[in-house]
Amino acid sequence: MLCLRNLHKTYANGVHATRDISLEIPTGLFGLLGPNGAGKSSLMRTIATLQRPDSGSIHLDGIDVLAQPLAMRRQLGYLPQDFGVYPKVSALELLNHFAILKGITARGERREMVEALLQQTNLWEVRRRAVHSYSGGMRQRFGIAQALLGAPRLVIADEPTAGLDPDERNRFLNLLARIGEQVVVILSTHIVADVTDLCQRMAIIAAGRVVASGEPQVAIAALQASIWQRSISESMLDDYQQRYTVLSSRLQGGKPHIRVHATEAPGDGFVPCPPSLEDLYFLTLRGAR
Ligand SMILES: Nc1ncnc2c1ncn2[C@@H]1O[C@H](COP(=O)(O)OP(=O)(O)OP(=O)(O)O)[C@@H](O)[C@H]1O
Repeated sequence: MLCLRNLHKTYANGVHATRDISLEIPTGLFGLLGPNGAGKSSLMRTIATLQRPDSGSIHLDGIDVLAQPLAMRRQLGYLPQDFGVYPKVSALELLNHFAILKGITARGERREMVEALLQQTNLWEVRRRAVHSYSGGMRQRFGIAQALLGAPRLVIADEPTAGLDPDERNRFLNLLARIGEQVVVILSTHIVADVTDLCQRMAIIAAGRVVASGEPQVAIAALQASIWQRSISESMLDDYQQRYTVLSSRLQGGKPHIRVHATEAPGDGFVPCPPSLEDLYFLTLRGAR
């Protein structure tokens, strides 16, 4: 269990990146949702001991993370948003190198671990290819392989599916789901569907604050019978936005469809529709403005 209590972080330029964030994150996949600039990466970096909060506490099981950052780093696998430049060496060599950096010095143990991770991330067949020649999806899977070195108890993945094609995205998410059976995995993302499909728990953050948290399916069920949709003409959008709580507007077959939140049937051509986590996301962000 990862426990965050009252985390505050203000950068030197005065930006309040996290404001009083408290969360309890058990084993399993935890989705962290929020718009650009909400503070997701700041929170991840703080948990990963790459920066200190101004106040608050972080505990991973028995570890007081702020007091014992090295103990935390031994338990942590981190896949940052931008993994950086890949040298022209093979995945096998690079992973072996990372394993040495992680302190896995016993040769036999290291070889076993590196080979098992290349198998687990489906990179075994291409292990001798240079990582810089990998596709985006393969690189992300390599990123997870390096994050899993040393059998961490906490894995942090910062927007890992950005830019992946649907096939690679599925493959990557299935891999994360399998990892989440054993350890705490925090998945930061803009992609709401990733959280709906995969995460047992989630939090939405906006302007540095937690504005919603809990189990996605419970949160979605709470919106039952309050989401309505209809098609409109483009020119009517402003008018509908004045009159209704419009959550989203999207083209379907070239025609704008809007989804609104209303606890009573709005009439006016609206039909009821099943709620989604995206509805909750937009509703929560409206409330947080
Ligand atoms: N090192 C820094 N110094 C100053 N301000 C920063 C720094 N890092 C982030 N910020 C600011 O803090 C706020 C939160 O940024 P952060 O990157 O944590 O958000 P995010 O939710 O991860 O966004 P994105 O989804 O775009 O990556 C933003 O206003 C950002 O400009």
